[in-house]
Amino acid sequence: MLPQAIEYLTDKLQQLNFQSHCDPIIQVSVNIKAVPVIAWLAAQPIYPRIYWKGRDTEEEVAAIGCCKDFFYDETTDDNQLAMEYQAQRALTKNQDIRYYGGVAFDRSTEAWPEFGRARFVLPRVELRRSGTEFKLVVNLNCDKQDTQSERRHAMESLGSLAPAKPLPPPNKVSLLGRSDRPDRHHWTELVNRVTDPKFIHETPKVVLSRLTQLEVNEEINPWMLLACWQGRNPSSFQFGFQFSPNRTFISCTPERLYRRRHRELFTEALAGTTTRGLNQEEDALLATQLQEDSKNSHENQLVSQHIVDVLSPLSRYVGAEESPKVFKLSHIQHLHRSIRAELKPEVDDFQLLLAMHPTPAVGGLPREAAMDFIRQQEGYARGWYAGACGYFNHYESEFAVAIRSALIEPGRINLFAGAGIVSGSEADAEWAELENKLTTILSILTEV
Ligand SMILES: C=C(O[C@@H]1C=C(C(=O)O)C=C[C@H]1O)C(=O)O
Ligand SMILES: [Mg+2]
Repeated sequence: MLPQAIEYLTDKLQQLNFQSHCDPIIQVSVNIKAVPVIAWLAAQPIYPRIYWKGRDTEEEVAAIGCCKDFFYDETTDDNQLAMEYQAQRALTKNQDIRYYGGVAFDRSTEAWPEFGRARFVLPRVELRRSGTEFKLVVNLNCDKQDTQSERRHAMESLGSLAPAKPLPPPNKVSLLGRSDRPDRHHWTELVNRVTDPKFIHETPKVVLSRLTQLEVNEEINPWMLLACWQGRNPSSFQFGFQFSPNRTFISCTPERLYRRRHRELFTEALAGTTTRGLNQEEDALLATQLQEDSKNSHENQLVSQHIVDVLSPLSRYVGAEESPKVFKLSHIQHLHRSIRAELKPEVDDFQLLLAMHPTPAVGGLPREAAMDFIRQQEGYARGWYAGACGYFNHYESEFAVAIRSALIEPGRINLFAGAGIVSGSEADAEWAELENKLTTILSILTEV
């Protein structure tokens, strides 16, 4: 089926009359038979390779190559970002044209190479699944002077597509070493500093995090890892960004930053954590204790209130669930409050990202004071961990918070975990919470 689809698209491109199109971006697509999306992506020879699966949609996308690439390194400021965003947004109202990418946790610190402070891509080719329907999509940029070479590039990309290959089996890796930054001693010091009454009075929440580096001998296929992670937590977002062969960022996160459909916005406060029980009774008991626990309720309440506060000036209506529900994952459970808003007509995704990201679920409160503490004390650069990843287009957009994530490099797996430190937090319990947040990915990598 795929070779015919590629042939069909190639013919279409050949016949394309650029002059007759008024939109500066042309998208051509064809329906195809079912394809295993992650396995197809992992087989493609073109970079970037991007994967996106929403949390409660039946949509899945594998995207490869660039029709347009927007990369922002340390020299870029928010004004430049805003201008480029406005320019791209003005180009097309076509609801099928999507820019996929991410924004780092902190745009003012050292960025990961290739990922930068922010990077968004209009892919060259996309494989999209919506429920049981699959289609292959190709994008062309007709803004360019040289439309013939644009056509040629698109046809070359189609010509190089490879069939899906089964992913390698999930072998357990043998660890050569593990290091934590901050280490346990330093973590205790940091938690104690944040929970100091004078500090916490001014800064009621700081989400501290840890980078855990695993040294490994064998090659790890990041897409196989993501596929396994997806199997363990199917009700999370799953995504991956691989801009070059040697560095892949993957995430299986439960947390939505926001989903916008026209003027309607869905967001949430996800904060407050406990483990899963060994049986139903214990699990239900842990959930009830989580809902009744004052420290965890406070963690969630601060996030919820802050989101409502920042959305209020941008919205005609904002409402948050009064009390949190419990959101269950394979190894942990969280407190979760849904928040819905109706945006004012002029509000766009760029304003939303600036206003909302990072929320006190991953940064803290007040935002700048917490960010300063993290910048100065955490001891490593978060990069895209706890950043905002997703896609936008004119009509709708969706961003997830890039926690429960890993950066896979040759010989090394970088894992990230954070915990909200509030009044009542204890260093040992918060350290255990970090460990619990890594259980799922560690069980895929190392447990028999
Ligand atoms: C920062 C992370 O998770 C955040 C912290 C939580 C907590 O402290 O209870 C829960 C969910 C997220 O808001 C992470 O997983 O890295
Ligand atoms: Mg917590």
